[in-house]
Amino acid sequence: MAGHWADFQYEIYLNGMTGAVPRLPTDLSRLEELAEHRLGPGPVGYVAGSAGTGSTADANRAALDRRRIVPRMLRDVRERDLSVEVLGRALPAPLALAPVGVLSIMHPEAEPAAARAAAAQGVPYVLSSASSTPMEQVAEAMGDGERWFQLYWPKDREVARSFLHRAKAAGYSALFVTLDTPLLSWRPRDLDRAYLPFLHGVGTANYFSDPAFRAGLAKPVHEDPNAAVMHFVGMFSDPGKSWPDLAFLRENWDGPIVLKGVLHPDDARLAADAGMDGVVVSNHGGRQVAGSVAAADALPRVVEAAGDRLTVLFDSGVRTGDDVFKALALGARAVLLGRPYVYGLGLDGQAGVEHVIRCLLAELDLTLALSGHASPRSPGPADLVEDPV
Ligand SMILES: Cc1cc2nc3c(=O)[nH]c(=O)nc-3n(C[C@H](O)[C@H](O)[C@H](O)COP(=O)(O)O)c2cc1C
Ligand SMILES: O=C(O)C(=O)c1ccccc1
Repeated sequence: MAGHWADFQYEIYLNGMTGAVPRLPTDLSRLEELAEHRLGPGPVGYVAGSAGTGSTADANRAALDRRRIVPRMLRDVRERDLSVEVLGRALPAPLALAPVGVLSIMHPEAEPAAARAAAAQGVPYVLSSASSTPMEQVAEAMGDGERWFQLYWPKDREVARSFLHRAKAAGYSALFVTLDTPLLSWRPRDLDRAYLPFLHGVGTANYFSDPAFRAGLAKPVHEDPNAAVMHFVGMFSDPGKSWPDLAFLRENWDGPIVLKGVLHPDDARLAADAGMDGVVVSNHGGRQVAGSVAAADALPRVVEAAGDRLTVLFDSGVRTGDDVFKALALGARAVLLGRPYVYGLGLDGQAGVEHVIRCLLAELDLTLALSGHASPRSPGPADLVEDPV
């Protein structure tokens, strides 16, 4: 291997010899406050917010913080390799960018800038259905970067089929089907400000550019944008779906399918029985079920239920390299990163997202090395202890 992700550490110090310091903090947990300061409370409030009182988002952090790494010594960690195989692809590190919709509220370059950053660092980008830019344009921005498509399963079959067809044609190799958002949750922070970006048309680009979606409109989008938005609201999700419906996706998508938002081990078993390839153990960053189990606490039981039938990925609450280490030790193959890269985007566009990826992976590389591990597949449950509660 040419170098280590940890080399970013000395790159920063060496740049410092000319007086330069990083444009953004290297402690990624500080980005939210900085973003709020620089971008204002509106958009950042939407991103930072979660369901109910925010207790699930807090629990996500607590469940990671409560677990502590027990480092091992003298294990020759000179030659480290952070690459892992995920869904049949060799990734340079156990990381992908999570699907986050409506990114134009954070930065005018929105999803294409985040996607370019991911591609530049070799990290997969999961594009949201609720993107502010059509999926074809994001694909073009990424060149040969690895791209995965997140599906909010549209109520109309023809729109669903059209999305799958377009995603395949644009080179998205895996499908992430988000199950935890058949309805938007009760989000007091947004309710109190009566702020929902997609009612202003933000995050509708994939829909408004879709021939099957447009076929359901009485007038073209530009002639009656409000009607188009209301059509989107009715189309965007479908609380009527159940497990047998997955057969439709299996028939219409010939690549890997990952179910995002699985927390119960029985749901992992159902996913495997339905011929799915993986699950993301996630509570949507605490944005959906207030009071739900913390994602890290749900992970071990899902890993056990999945056995070798499913690839298990993880998100919700990851802020640092040691968080990634802990998720790997609990059995995740790789993690998705949410809010931190969104703040990086808001603060410094593509460069901000690259900064976030490089900081996180440098810290992960160092955490692995300093704990006696040369590979992300090496840590296991025995490398963690839990703080007494
Ligand atoms: C502003 C925002 C928008 C999101 N939009 C989507 C989305 O369109 N599709 C989806 O599957 N998940 C969406 N998520 C959830 C993320 O994919 C991910 O599960 C979550 O952010 C992980 O938690 P973290 O932010 O604590 O890392 C969104 C999250 C945020 C913060
Ligand atoms: O806000 C979210 O968590 C989310 O998933 C979403 C849903 C619809 C449009 C944009 C984002």
